[in-house]
Amino acid sequence: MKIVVSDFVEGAQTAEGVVVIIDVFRAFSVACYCLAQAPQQIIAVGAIEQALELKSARPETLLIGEREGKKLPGFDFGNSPTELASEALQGKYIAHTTHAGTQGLVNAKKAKMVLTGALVNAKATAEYIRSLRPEVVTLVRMGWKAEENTEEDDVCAQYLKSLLLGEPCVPEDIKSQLLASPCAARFLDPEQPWNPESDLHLCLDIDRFDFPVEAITRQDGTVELRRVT
Ligand SMILES: O=C(O)[C@H](CS(=O)(=O)O)OP(=O)(O)O
Repeated sequence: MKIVVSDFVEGAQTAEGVVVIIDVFRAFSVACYCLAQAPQQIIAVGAIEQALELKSARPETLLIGEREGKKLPGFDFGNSPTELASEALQGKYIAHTTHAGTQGLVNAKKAKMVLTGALVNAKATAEYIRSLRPEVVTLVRMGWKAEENTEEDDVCAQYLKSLLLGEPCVPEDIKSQLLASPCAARFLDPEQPWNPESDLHLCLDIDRFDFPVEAITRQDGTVELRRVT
């Protein structure tokens, strides 16, 4: 198995084979917390307007999204697992747009298969990929605003790589490293209430979920997120 690591939207655009679009803080942690509650449908989109169009077409659609980390005007929720983990989402329709994570999903057009990447379901994702025996796996780190590498996405890529290669790795060490890292600072800053500390802990609950998440491109270019069973 050849494992390639790349970055940002450009990395997603050229990514081949089984592609994992990684966004630990917070898009694909949020996606897992939502999917754990069995919503009817989650659609990931790049543009804010597309999310609003989905709501116009189906007014009961819940809108989740951020730019610069902050909840968007007119949206129901920010990109915050804290907000979503306590919501009753069973049977709901959801549209999700974020600054980095969902931009990667909608641009992974060369991929044979696209999966989301987060620490909360990394082991399940790696086990699933191993079962597929792919020739090429591309790990795309979306980072901060899809333009700057971040430690949490780098560490997640490394963790996935170790799991794929069957190398030893200790989730507790990853968690301690990230809790002490500058990447945790925005969740500990009282002047950034849109980044609550509880999000940090929910995103670092490593391997909490036992399902991978597949991103399936629809005809209109939006992407449906589904639990792989
Ligand atoms: O909501 C977040 O924490 C981030 C902010 S940014 O894109 O890195 O500016 O969004 P995400 O797309 O989940 O990385």
